[in-house]
Amino acid sequence: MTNVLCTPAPSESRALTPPQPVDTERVADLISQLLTAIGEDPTREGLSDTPARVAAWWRSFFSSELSATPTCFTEQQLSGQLVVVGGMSVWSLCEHHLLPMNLDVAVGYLPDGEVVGLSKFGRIALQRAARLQVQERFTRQVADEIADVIGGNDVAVAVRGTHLCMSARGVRMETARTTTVQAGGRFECDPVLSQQFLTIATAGWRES
Ligand SMILES: Nc1nc2c(ncn2[C@@H]2O[C@H](COP(=O)(O)OP(=O)(O)OP(=O)(O)O)[C@@H](O)[C@H]2O)c(=O)[nH]1
Ligand SMILES: [Zn+2]
Repeated sequence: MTNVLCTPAPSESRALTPPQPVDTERVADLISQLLTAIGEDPTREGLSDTPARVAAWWRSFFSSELSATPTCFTEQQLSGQLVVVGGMSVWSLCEHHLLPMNLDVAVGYLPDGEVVGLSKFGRIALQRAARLQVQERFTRQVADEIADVIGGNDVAVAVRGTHLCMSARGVRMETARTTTVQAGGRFECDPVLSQQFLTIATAGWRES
């Protein structure tokens, strides 16, 4: 598989292991300490429920898990058709700043005797987004997971990311968007197929 951005190889076992369940009591306590550290009074009326709310959000953020086996349907006559599922928007958290990144995900694959339930691509994206991430690793993990599901490498994934750490802070470039493309199998070797995928996957990206 090829990635258009250079990705530091993460520890695979670490990257693929879902995070441990969130200790909400401890998180709430730490948020209360954080509020104090930034000069706030965590007991004042507007903030008294904030630590519990934030802790509940951290728990829900990590809770998106994939059901055991994605549903596939036999379609024996089908081979060589390009299937692209796009417009899947998921939220993840940048692991450098703990700020949200919005990831607009499109996946393409070539069914061979079987089709994958369409919603399962969204579930895979949601699951991989539900952790501290970098966009490049997210892109590769989604592609790897789909390759496992279809039992082959003919998979392409394109992701357009909007990183709040680049727009709401730091360089403050609100319109900056990051595109990552992971292409395997025939998507890597066949420039026509690759171009078809990118044209469909990125249609509409320029306006938003
Ligand atoms: N490659 C990659 N970089 C990311 C991603 N999300 C955030 N970053 C970058 O992570 C880098 C962290 O850089 P540092 O210099 O350690 O942190 P910083 O001083 O806060 O950097 P600035 O954002 O430039 O203010 C920044 O360049 C971010 O833009 C991502 O998904 N992929
Ligand atoms: Zn960041």
